[in-house]
Amino acid sequence: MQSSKSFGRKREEWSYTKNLSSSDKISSDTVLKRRKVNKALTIFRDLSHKLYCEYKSNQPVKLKAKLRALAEATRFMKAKRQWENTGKRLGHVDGIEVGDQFQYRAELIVIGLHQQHCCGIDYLGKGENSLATSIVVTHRYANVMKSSGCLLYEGHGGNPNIRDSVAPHDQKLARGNLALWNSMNAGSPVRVILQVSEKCEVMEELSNNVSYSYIYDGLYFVDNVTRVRGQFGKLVFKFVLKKMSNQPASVSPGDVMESKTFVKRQKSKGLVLSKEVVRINDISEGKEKLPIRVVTPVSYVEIPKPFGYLVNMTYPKMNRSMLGGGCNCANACVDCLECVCIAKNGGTLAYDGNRKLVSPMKSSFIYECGSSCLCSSSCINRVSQSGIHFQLEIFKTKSKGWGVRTRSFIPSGSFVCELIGEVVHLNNQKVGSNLHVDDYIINIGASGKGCIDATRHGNIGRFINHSCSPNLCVKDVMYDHSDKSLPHKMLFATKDIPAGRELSYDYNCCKVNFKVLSKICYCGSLECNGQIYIEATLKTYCKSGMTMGIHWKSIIVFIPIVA
Ligand SMILES: C[S@@+](CC[C@H](N)C(=O)[O-])C[C@H]1O[C@@H](n2cnc3c(N)ncnc32)[C@H](O)[C@@H]1O
Repeated sequence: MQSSKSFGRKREEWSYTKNLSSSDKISSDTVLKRRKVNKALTIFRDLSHKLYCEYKSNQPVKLKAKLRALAEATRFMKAKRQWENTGKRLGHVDGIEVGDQFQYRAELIVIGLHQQHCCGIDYLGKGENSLATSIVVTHRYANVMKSSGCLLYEGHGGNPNIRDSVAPHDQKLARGNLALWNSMNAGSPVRVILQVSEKCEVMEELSNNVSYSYIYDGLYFVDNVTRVRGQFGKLVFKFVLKKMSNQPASVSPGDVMESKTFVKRQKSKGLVLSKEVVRINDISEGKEKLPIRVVTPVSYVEIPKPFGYLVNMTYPKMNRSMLGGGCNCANACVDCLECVCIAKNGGTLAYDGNRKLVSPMKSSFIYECGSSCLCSSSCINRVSQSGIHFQLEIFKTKSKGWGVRTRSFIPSGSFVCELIGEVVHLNNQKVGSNLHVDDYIINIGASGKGCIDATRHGNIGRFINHSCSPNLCVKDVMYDHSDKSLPHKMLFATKDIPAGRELSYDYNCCKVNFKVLSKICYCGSLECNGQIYIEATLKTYCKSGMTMGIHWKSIIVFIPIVA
């Protein structure tokens, strides 16, 4: 089974433009088309986010502001001719692959995957000559995935769950239903898009605390249809769609585990969903506020190597100067002139009223209020120190070992987690001591004074992979001591992150004064540099100016060390 992926290029599609063979040419066209689709999505997401920020200040119902922003962004891009794949088509849509996941239904329109705002069935042509192009499988109808690649899809209409519907009535063989019927007779392919729902704790703007995303599941054909009494006692069409044999495997059930369509109905039918299974219920063993589970495909029985779970950094014995001179604010730190902590942030709060990072910030460090402050623990300037608030899970990636993904939507600017481990001073170790390749060490600051070693003890941050097009950034935060060479490394979302998406940051963002090892990067993004540098991975310290050769899994890397 193929797991759903964030929208980005697959590694295999990488193609250099020099000396292109015909297969290389196809590959480079694919990359170009994918890039165009990606660009349209980026424009759409940026624009709708900006509009939403504008609208929500005047609109008390945040969901309405969101829907208006999405509709406006769609319209604006159409007027500017920024949609991709305009015009209805049957079959494959350029630049989109099975498993691609989208955050909003409007995105499907902007990239030409499904061009109906509300209707589940999209089609081209009219009446007897119409053919279905795509369907969106939502929870509002009694749709059931009978088994992998076999879908029971209820036709369109007569359903009081749909907003504008007055009363239940028999479905008619017209419009979308007729088009699906015609597709069955013609053997014509239909694109299937699955709606995935996720309980969402922080997404205040969505009704019922549920957010949805959409996963493209490939081309199906309509195998047969029956007309039966539906859940409201009226006649409905039941189309059986089967995945075409040349299509990639369906999305991982791990990604649709929370979907009402997939869970409730499958459970009631006693069908097993467990292509992915939960191996550990809470790797933090109760230390985090929310359990962090470990999920693997059924065929993969290993779990991460044991390590001690930490929720706070551990420091070597040394005199860490404690943060003195905290603020005297009575309750919350809102007065930028009075609060000394805000003054350290350049006179403005680092976070907005929704506890999201304000960017750009005036100061390179974020000074949060701490133990020496008089303000309350709910102060707006104590965001990242309060721990993980999103449901995260560790899963097995295809080519990067373990990775971390979110189980709920994470709005841009939100704090996600800290990179926690043991602070070590590599320069205290003898030159020439054990040459040790270590995946779990990151450099803390430009001084090279300390590193966070999460090999033996750490938190979920140790499983977050690198991406050249990441969705998290690392910020240096101070709140419990004043040693600027050892700031806390806090990860914040740089974009809206839909449920099910892998989390990543740029490993090169932590300023380093030596880079010792490179590995092939499998991040799969369009901007991929092809390599990642694993910093300070040696439990050996090198004097500045030295050049070091490391033999590692038959790769010899010589990288000059910059003082
Ligand atoms: C901090 S660990 C991340 C968790 C790790 N994947 C695991 O299985 O525990 C860093 C290591 O993950 C792998 N890794 C992270 N990002 C990668 C990427 N984009 N491409 C290839 N390997 C990656 C590399 O082996 C790297 O040394």
